[in-house]
Amino acid sequence: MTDNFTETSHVFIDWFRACQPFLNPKIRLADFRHEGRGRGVVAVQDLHQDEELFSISRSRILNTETSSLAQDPRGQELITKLDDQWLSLIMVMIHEYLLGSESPWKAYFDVLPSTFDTLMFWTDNELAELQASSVKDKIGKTSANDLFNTTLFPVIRSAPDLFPNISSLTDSDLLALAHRMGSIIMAYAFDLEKDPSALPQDEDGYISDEEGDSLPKGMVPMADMLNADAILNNACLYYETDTVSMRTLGPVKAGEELYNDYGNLPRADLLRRYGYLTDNYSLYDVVEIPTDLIVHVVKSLKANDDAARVTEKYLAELAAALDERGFYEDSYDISLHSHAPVNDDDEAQEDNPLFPAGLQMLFYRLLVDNNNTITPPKKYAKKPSALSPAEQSSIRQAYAAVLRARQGQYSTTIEQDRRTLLELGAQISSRRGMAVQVRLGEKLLLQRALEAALATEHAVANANSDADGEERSHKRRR
Ligand SMILES: C[S@@+](CC[C@H](N)C(=O)[O-])C[C@H]1O[C@@H](n2cnc3c(N)ncnc32)[C@H](O)[C@@H]1O
Repeated sequence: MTDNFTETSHVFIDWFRACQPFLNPKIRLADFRHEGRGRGVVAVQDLHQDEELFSISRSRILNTETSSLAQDPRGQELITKLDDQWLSLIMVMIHEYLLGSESPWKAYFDVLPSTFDTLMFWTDNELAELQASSVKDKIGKTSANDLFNTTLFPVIRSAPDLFPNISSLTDSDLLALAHRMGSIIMAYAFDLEKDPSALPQDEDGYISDEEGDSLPKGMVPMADMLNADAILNNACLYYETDTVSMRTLGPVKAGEELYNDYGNLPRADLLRRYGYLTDNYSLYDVVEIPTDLIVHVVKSLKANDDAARVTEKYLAELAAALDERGFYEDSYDISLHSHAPVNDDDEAQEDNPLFPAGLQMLFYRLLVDNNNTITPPKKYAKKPSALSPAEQSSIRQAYAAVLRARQGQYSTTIEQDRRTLLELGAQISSRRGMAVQVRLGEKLLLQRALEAALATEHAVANANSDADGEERSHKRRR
């Protein structure tokens, strides 16, 4: 017996074959619900490197240009009025969804999800399991709701004839629909690169990258049926003139799953945007250290007179001075790579830095540069090798104090989290299990950073005491 899941998959495949240029017969849509991955795409025969898996006409990508709403001058007016690509895409998706079987994308909508594990849908208790992870501040549900209520819904409701049955939807129905479409866009939409042949070229024939231009988003049927993995990634979407084409990155054996990649996302962001995580993304984990916390801890380490000099005015000037060099952040990321030089040319990373460049600048200005002056000088902070041993040590100790303070914001220890994960067993991919993995990953980064700072501090202290001992015995010998 086929359930609705299998049936909608079949209808979707038939629809895709009928309206898209190419679907490789060596692949199929598979049911990975038993492994918590919904639908996915697998090879049924061996595939060679750079083999085309399927292609999609640009005109059949669902976006604000292809939707039937954009073909109606009044619909186009609504899109222009919104003047926001995310809200406009939500609006055209609501339009297509409400068209039901009248929409050319009906079979596609039927394989898109209606429930999500993204953070937007977690309860307060579930979110509390993330403890002090900064990802909780990035969910943006309240601001999205405000935007929907004040901007999107009035525009949609102003043209009821373009949105079938809209008048029967209450505001909360419409809000649920907007959340659903917004969440689908977040987890399924692609940034649509332009036709490479239409991009402007410089005099040497190189394509100029339009830096700063954010790419329009679009829903690319079938391309979004691939699951993703940072390490198992074996397929990639290529943008061509009239089509976009999914191709293998290397040979793929029959029976293997085809994986896209979502980029260098920390697991916290994977959870926020896609509602899942795997260990393979842990190499991109970060823990954020808020600048406010750094200032608070550094002030608490200073003598009263010195602390009093760190005024709001001083901090505003310091922020502006650091910002001028691109070193100011509201919070600084610590990652697995934070303690290695980023690249050899990076001035601030020279000399095996104490820790990431921006952070180093901030500590330097707060601790060392601030001793005799109210206004921070607009000069570049010294390189680590140019700081005196005492200055280096005071920066390291303050950094360690900040890391400990950040650790203290999490209510359980690394050992407790490890035990919880063991106890969860097969439930490790539940919302609670995913939250524990995120917070544990962040704690491990803090621990690692603290160990690195303390190890340097001890090594320097030992080297100094060896040198003192040498000096004393030298004196005795004399
Ligand atoms: C672009 S869709 C991929 C197709 C999706 N599995 C489906 O059934 O519609 C992205 C969603 O698939 C799921 N997903 C993708 N990669 C995954 C993976 N490696 N493990 C578990 N779930 C994954 C997540 O729910 C994510 O939000």
